[in-house]
Amino acid sequence: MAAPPKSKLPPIPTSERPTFAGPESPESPFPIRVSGPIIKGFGRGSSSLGIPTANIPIAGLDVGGNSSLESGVYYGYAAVPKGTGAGKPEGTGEAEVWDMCMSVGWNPFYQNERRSVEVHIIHKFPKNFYGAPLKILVLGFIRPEYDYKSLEALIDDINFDVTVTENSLKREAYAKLRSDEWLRRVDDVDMSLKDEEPRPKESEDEKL
Ligand SMILES: Cc1cc2nc3c(=O)[nH]c(=O)nc-3n(C[C@H](O)[C@H](O)[C@H](O)COP(=O)(O)O)c2cc1C
Ligand SMILES: Nc1ncnc2c1ncn2[C@@H]1O[C@H](COP(=O)(O)OP(=O)(O)O)[C@@H](O)[C@H]1O
Repeated sequence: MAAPPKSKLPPIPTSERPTFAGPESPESPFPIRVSGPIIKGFGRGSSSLGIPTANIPIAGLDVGGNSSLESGVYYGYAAVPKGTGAGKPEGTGEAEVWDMCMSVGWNPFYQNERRSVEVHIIHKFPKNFYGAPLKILVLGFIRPEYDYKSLEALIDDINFDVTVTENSLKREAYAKLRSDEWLRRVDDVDMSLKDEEPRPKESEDEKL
């Protein structure tokens, strides 16, 4: 699959966005369940944006039959191994759950040549956790992906997505889903999933 031409992307709205997204409770097709092992991205999330994003293979969308999920930004919950928040994953299979916002798409700002799933977990972790299992309960759509004019504009909008996510998940019907049964364990994640192609060599170099 190739990236859509930039001319097909929606224009960046000029008016202010609402501070929350979606209806009062999740509506079809949500909730959507997505999972996979955390793999390396292009190493730009932390270094260039100051916003780390945990990537899972694009095949992770297919776990719940969602490979055709529309590109864009979504909100919901992320489950990682218990103890990750303290930098010491326990390996018991039990999970800890955090708010998250997720970008699915081509990252037009960076002109990526393949689709990716990138999850910003709204928590400050003391260490990276590449290779850990990740489950995502997607509860609503925030916005399409845009081709920003500057890095600052991309960063500002992602930070606004964080606020939108936090506000949206505070609503009763969403807050209840934090204790969703599926999110309680991460030892059933298919860890054999691989990305379509290995990451380009340069991205490894950038990371070092
Ligand atoms: C909530 C959120 C929203 C994002 N929105 C966009 C977007 O509209 N356009 C875009 O080009 N990239 C967007 N990104 C993706 C960033 O460009 C991406 O996370 C960055 O390229 C880091 O990629 P890496 O982890 O592969 O290094 C978004 C990321 C997140 C977490
Ligand atoms: N709050 C967070 N959300 C997502 N990932 C995080 C977070 N804090 C630390 N990480 C770690 O940072 C990695 C992402 O860093 P990033 O700079 O975006 O690199 P990459 O391009 O390899 O994904 C994740 O894979 C995860 O191990």
